Amino acid sequence: MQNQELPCVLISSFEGPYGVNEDHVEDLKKHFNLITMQEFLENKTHLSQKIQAIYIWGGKPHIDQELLQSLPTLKIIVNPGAGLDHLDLNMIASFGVKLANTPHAVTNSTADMGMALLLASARRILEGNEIATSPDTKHFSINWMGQEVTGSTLGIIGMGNIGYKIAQRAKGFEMKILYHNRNRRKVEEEQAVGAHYCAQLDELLQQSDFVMLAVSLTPQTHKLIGKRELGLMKPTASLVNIGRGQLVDQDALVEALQTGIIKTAGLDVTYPEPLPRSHPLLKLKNVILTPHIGSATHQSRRLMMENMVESLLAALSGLPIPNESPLFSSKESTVYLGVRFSVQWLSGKNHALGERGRMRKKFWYESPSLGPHLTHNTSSWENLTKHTSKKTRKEDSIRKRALDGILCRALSDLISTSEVNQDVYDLNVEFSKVSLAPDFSACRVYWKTSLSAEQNDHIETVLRRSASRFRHLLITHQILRNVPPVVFIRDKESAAIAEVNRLLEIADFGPPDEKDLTQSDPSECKASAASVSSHVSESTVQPSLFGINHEALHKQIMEYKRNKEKGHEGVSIGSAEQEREQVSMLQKQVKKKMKKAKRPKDDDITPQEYFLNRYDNQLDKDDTFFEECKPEYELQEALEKLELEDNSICEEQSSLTAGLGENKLKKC
Ligand SMILES: O=C(O)C(=O)CO
Repeated sequence: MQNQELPCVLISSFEGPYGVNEDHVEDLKKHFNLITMQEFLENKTHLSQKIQAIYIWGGKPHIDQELLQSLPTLKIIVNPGAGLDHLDLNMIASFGVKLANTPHAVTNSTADMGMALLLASARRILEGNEIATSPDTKHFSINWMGQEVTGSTLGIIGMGNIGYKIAQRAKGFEMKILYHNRNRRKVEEEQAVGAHYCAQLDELLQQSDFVMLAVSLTPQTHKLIGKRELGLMKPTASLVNIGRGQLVDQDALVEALQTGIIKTAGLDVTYPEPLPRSHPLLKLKNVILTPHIGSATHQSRRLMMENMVESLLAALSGLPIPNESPLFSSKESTVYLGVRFSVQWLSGKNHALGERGRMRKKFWYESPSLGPHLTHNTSSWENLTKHTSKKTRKEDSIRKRALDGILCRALSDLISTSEVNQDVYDLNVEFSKVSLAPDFSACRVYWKTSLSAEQNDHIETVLRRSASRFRHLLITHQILRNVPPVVFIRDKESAAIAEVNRLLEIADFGPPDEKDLTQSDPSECKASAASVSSHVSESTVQPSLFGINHEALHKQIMEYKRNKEKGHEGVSIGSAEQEREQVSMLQKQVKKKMKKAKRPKDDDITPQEYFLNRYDNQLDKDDTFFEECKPEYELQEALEKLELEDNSICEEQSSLTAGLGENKLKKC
């Protein structure tokens, strides 16, 4: 019995070759009301208004114009795997429907498959198996041989994430690695696997003992390997294809294998799939064929399903969609992307922390499950980024603060390498702080904006696109068991402060006012007057340096200073500070006493104790840990202090920035 409240998702069927994997059905049913194609066709009038998403599995349901026209409330199509060549992206875009796939879930399994075919074809594993198992075999020939893999040359065509994973594996076989890709990888990445870039495909083909196709099918890569290219390969070479059948001119390949132009081929993909039973490729001894099983491991297929569910839930809740495919035409699509990752909350199993997850006790680092939260709340981007009430339990506020620190450090580590992806690494962006929503519904990551609006837009797009990858790395690296959706927010405040500081450094304040001169040491006055006059003459040369109205700015600064002084009149700074210190000391003592009194008597370690023990243990080792793990009262105070500082910075900024001409620093 389906839950009618859940969003309706169209699937092909529950059975048959294109049916949803039976191990996944229960997980899917937790979140969606699954409607099979047959149910839809039988009750089209009613269901067409209800179906919000299509879940493709095994290439079905087939997406065409007729189907899209009959689903007016369709929001998203999710597709398993990396390749999108079977979908008409322009048509999907024209219906205003979003698309997401699962490139990261298939990376390792497909790279493994590439290596399996490479090894099997080099060492003639299938033929060997036949000899070993044939009833006619009487002896094993000493002269039956294959090609050595160790130390040979591998040419990878398509150095996306799958290609790169293959290179990592090949390095273990001490292979010399050549690669051809639309874009050259970073030198450090090349060095890490010992790969050499071949700008010319021909060069790679001529030098390689194994040619591995790990590129996606686009009009540019269609029949990339034809008669001419096969002719460039060594007669001892092997061609491995884990991309798509149509990357190769299959007739030319048959001929090359029959006539000894190349030695062997390992093909996980052909066209069509499966090949007609009379196809010559099926008769060749020097070919290993597998039925397009690059991603066919239990682990990958589960990750694919989990990624698809995550995209569906996000799309249906109006959140940024993880792994959303930009709906440009396939002409521009690029090589495979991705590294595997998992969704912990979906299955409810604790992969990251193993045994601990199965224990009854609730740990301090556990956060609420996000499944129902995402499914039932109509939360939006705005809700996730909005500041929530500060009225949280004390225990939560300590926990939140500690988690913020841990997450901030982990996220900063992540952007300093290309682990998230190359685009993120290239941004060179810095995170200024992380703030978990008090109800753990979002992990808000503030990033320091750059000076150009164009750059900021680019950074924002790349970060948003990679948000789910950040989240999954945090989970798989066991930073936290459960990380809420990561949302990236421009830290305008830090940018504004940086800009004001920068401008103050270069600003020409003009001559000091009379008051300043009378108050200072006369000798300093002379010196400063001299320097001022030299500045003045400079400023007369460039009166609107950096687009700033210096005269107006100067007036505002002086007025601000006067107001500040007026505000402090009659108050001795020293005594005010002393008073503040005394109050804060008293507060600390009271809070310490209250904390002692509240300490529970049982042996069960409390979150605070766990946290404080860790804090004590780490104290000597790691100074920064101290910052992240301040005890509650210190944290509370720090928060209050920050708020006060924030307010005064805001006031200062708004009074200063009004005069900054075209620099548009209107808000803090
Ligand atoms: O992800 C894909 O597109 C695959 O074909 C994996 O084998």
